[in-house]
Amino acid sequence: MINIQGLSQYYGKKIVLNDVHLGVEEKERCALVGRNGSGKSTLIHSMLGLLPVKKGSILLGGHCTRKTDKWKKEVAYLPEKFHLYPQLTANENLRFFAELQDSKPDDERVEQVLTQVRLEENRSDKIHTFSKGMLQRLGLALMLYYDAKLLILDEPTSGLDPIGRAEILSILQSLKDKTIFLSSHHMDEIQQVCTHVAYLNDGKITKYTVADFTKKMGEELAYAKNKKAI
Ligand SMILES: Nc1ncnc2c1ncn2[C@@H]1O[C@H](COP(=O)(O)OP(=O)(O)OP(=O)(O)O)[C@@H](O)[C@H]1O
Repeated sequence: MINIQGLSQYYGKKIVLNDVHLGVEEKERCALVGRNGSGKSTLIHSMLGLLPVKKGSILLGGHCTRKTDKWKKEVAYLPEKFHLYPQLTANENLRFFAELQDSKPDDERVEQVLTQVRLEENRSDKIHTFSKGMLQRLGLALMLYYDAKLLILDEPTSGLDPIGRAEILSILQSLKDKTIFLSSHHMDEIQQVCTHVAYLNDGKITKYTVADFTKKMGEELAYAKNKKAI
């Protein structure tokens, strides 16, 4: 579903991605992990065509993002920050954005996705009354409306309280027929939702199973603590 070959990106002389290779299979759930400034946003923006690819190739759903727009039907993206309209209800927001894409919003689909993110009882509430967690779930609903096969999410639980996080994670877990690629700094949520980790370090990506990555991180943390103690 994702096939990245020899991707390099740089800003001026600063090389951020250096000959990156990554494959993510259909229905896999892969976390993108890396320290602050390691290049996660650069990678995601390259995948979405927000940043021109300087070198290498990115295929999403089998379509090369540089050669055709066909991949856009396969992909839905939830950025860390997004804008919805506070004076509109949940239902009206979804219909508004759906109208921007389709000539007529599909009301049945709107109801389906509101139910999927557990906002069906809040469908007629103006969203300025929503908590941060509810707004994030509405963002997810908007993403699900298009029924794309590949979901790309940038830190989907950022800034949420534990209950808000748990709700988002449980919804993501329930999306069994999707391929999920999400950036995250939280091992517990990666363990809960993901099968694999793409670890971005020094401009390269190494892919692990979640179990192997958990072991590796445990060893690195123990080493860092020991070093501090000495
Ligand atoms: N437009 C830009 N011009 C110059 N340098 C940039 C630009 N965007 C990002 N960088 C640099 O590239 C590196 C990677 O940035 P990027 O935002 O991709 O990292 P990140 O892993 O997403 O970081 P974070 O976890 O903090 O969000 C950083 O050193 C950053 O300062």
